[in-house]
Amino acid sequence: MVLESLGCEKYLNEHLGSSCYHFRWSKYKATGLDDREVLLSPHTDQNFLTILYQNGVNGLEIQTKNGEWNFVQQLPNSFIVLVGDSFHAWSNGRLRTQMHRVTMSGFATRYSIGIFVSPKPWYVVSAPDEFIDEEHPLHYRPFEAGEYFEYTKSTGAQGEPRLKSFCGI
Ligand SMILES: O=C(O)CCC(=O)C(=O)O
Ligand SMILES: [Fe+2]
Repeated sequence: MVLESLGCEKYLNEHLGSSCYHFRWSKYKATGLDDREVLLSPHTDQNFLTILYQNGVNGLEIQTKNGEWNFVQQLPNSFIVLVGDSFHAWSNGRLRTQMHRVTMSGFATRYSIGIFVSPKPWYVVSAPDEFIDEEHPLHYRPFEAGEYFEYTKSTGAQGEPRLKSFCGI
């Protein structure tokens, strides 16, 4: 669907063949506090896409461009989809990687399940020609996903600044 919205369905097979999928089930214990506490620090995911489902207890927050944190209100029978750094780089910045965190308060425990779609380590993340023109020059040099994943361990930066310091042009 995302590739379709970019008019790039032709890359679907390439992505399917070069992606791996991790499943994570997370439990965020009720804090019993009135004030919200940060249980998962602000970060961007390094991967292509993260697909999340939660048990009706809000907690995931996305940072807006002006730095505010907004709760993600999950609609019934829907999934939350987050764009990761690799997809941001592949789309030459058209898809925005999203800074997010989890905060909790009160007495309800939150459960989330996530499917993390990541490029295989050998996959070279390289923006296709469709995304590059005079108005949109290439932002990131092509890179091997595995090298970027290693790099993320050595820096506290997240998202666009992390990509820029790794492979920015
Ligand atoms: O549990 C959530 O809603 C978010 C989890 C998350 O951001 C992550 O595991 O990277
Ligand atoms: Fe995340």
